[in-house]
Amino acid sequence: MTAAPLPQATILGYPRIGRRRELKRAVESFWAGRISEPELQQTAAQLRAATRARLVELGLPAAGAAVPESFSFYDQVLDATLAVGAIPSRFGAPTGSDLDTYFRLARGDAEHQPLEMTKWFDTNYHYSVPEIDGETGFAANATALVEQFREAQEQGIETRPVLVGPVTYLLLAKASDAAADGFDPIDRLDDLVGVYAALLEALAAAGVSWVQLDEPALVSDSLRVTREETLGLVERAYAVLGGAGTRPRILIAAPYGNSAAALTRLGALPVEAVHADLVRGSLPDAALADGSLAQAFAGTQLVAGVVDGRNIWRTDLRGAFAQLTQLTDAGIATVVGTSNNLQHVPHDVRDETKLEGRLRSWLAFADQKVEQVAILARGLAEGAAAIEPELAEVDRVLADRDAAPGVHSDPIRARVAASGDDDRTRVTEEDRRAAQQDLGIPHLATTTIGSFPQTPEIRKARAAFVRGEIDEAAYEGFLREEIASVIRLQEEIGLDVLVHGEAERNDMVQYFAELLDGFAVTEHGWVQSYGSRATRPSILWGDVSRPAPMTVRWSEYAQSLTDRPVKGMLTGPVTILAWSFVRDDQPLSDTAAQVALALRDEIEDLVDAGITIVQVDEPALRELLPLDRDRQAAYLDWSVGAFRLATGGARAGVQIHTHLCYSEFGEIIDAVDGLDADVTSIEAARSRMDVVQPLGDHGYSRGIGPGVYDIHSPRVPGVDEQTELIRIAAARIPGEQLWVNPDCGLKTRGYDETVASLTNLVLAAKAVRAEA
Ligand SMILES: CN1c2c(nc(N)[nH]c2=O)NC[C@@H]1CNc1ccc(C(=O)N[C@@H](CCC(=O)N[C@@H](CCC(=O)N[C@@H](CCC(=O)O)C(=O)O)C(=O)O)C(=O)O)cc1
Ligand SMILES: N[C@@H](CCS)C(=O)O
Ligand SMILES: [Zn+2]
Repeated sequence: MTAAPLPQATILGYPRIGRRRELKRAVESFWAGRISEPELQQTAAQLRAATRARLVELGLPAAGAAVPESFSFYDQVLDATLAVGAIPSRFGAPTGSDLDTYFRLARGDAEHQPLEMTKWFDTNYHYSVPEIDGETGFAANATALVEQFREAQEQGIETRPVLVGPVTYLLLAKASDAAADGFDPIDRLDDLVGVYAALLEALAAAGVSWVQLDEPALVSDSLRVTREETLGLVERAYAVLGGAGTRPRILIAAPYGNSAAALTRLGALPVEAVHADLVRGSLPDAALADGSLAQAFAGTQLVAGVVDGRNIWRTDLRGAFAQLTQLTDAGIATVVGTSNNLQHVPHDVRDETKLEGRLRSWLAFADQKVEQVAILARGLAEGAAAIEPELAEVDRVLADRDAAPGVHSDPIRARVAASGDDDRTRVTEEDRRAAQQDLGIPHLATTTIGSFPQTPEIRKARAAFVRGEIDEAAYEGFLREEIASVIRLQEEIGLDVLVHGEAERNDMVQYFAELLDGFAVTEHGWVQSYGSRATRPSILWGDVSRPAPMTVRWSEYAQSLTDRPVKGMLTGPVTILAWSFVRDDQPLSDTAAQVALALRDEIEDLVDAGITIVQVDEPALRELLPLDRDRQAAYLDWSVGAFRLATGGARAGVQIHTHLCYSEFGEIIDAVDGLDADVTSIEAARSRMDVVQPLGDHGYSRGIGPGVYDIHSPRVPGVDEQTELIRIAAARIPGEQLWVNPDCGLKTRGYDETVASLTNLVLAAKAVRAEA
């Protein structure tokens, strides 16, 4: 290990989808057979080359491994699965190229269900869950990592390969169906560490000087082991990896949370650098003061994640510089870094030419974050005076933001302040049940979650409207026809409670952000959500209010076409926050209450227009749960409170539904109960109704719709399959409480499979009703 220390500026990773989603287009073309693998590889190589060149242009040194090699065709956990050879045996012997295997795991094929996807820490990014058992045949495959490193070398840039670390990999994995009872993937840590050692050896042989191993498990209380145990596992793994003979220098990264309590022990590991997220996390003050942190970091660099990689605000450079000098003053070798991989922010704010200039001046996307890292590093190298103009410019921008019209609105704040418990409390569940008898909803009522397929025609019509090629009247006419056809279809299929289909929505958050004051939306601000799919998180910059009704005309029109109830359909306050970039100058709870009041007004208008059932989706309620256990109770308190503030004005006869789609439902069941919704639909089909057990144990008394149709795949579940799932639920939940619905909305599905699956769903519900 003769390599030099890391330069003073780095980032943990950079968006890989391309400034105009070039990777999405190439990957989807490859899947559709329109381009070959070499053509896809060529596009990917061009993207990687452009990324490296850009990072150097923005201020990262080309030499010394400051530039991370963080490309992924689909998902970084899946990349690790291929790198360690953990191909589940259920996929059979690999055929075709590594890339064929990779996409088969990600997407499944006619015979194989894909790997499950789940949320990556507290982000809106989904990873492919590894499946591990006692027989998983690990084998190092460094081909992709080495190829990318060499590609960079030819470009004259020395990169740092990035890989999910072994402890996090196994803690994010699940036991495969073939695993023995009681098996936990972490039982295979020693085997996996051997494979990582082989990977490191291969990288060193290829000339790699530094490697980054991401271990965000270190900051989470939500995994299968305690944080203390995770730290112990990390110590065990890196004692081996650090001691390996031939290896690159190792940077262990701990993004997404607070590693302060672990930092001294991490600094003492036999690795050359440790990253800490100093935006979500903090420095261990006592250890800093008494010198023990510096002692632990003697010979180890600390990558200080002071630039926020989860948000799009310009960094308070003066504050960040103060954090950095605390470390350097203590004698710690400090590298300026981002709090996490920049994959969660869009590429470049300079592309947003339609954003209002003043707002734009407050923002920093990935490229601007890199520039901020470079400025701070220059400050460390040359002294504060050298960057004083940049610090002063940010001081000015932050003051401007604070004083700008719309950021603080007295009437909105007064309304939030005046809201009390009464506004968050409906009449009792029993009284509401009685009042809602008039709705005439049958036992085992059938419904869907809201969206119907977003067909290419719908997206094309919207794109044409956005480009000004069709006028508003033509676009609205198109949407009304779409609604009419969705209502007709649901009546033909025989569903009990209908939806209007959400054709008017580009996204379940962005649609509302476009209509609420206090939000801005971007043109090119795409962020990967999973695989080739992305969203454009909206920017919540000011106090939020609703200038006009947002959904009423669609719901009212849909209801006018049928005698069956049509659900009003809103996205809840927590999810709107979770999937937006939210202002960082006030507590989330205050912002959530403002959004809640806007939704409360919308519900009132929906009800006035004759809508009797309103669904308020909160799929991100679990996602925003802090990784830090100490902060969870306060979060659940305000998030549940915001939902109740949104829905608490609905009279007893109005049925409030909510929808949550993730499987760790048992974990927050009390909070879901606390939402006080009359009916909750949840994801359950993929886990074969595992959730009904905790519901039964909990004595859950409200309406509940555990999904019986997994909408994540084009597969059509048969009548028997869905009947069986309903029976499992009906064995534990009384029929009058039980609803029959898919796991989630149908926007990503096609019409043929949707019609077939929903027809089977209705037949299955009828079959179980007949058994009662
Ligand atoms: C439920 N989920 C959501 C999450 N986060 C959200 N903010 N929203 C969600 O719904 N997180 C958890 C899950 C994640 N699930 C998904 C599912 C599907 C997608 C997806 O399909 N994304 C699309 C983009 C969707 C969109 O905004 N479409 C716009 C059109 C934008 C566009 O691509 N326009 C084209 C032109 C179109 C044409 O001519 O055909 C262009 O600009 O070139 C719209 O409908 O108006 C994706 O493509 O990735 C994401 C998350
Ligand atoms: N109502 C939304 C919820 C998605 S989580 C839909 O159906 O797409
Ligand atoms: Zn959902």
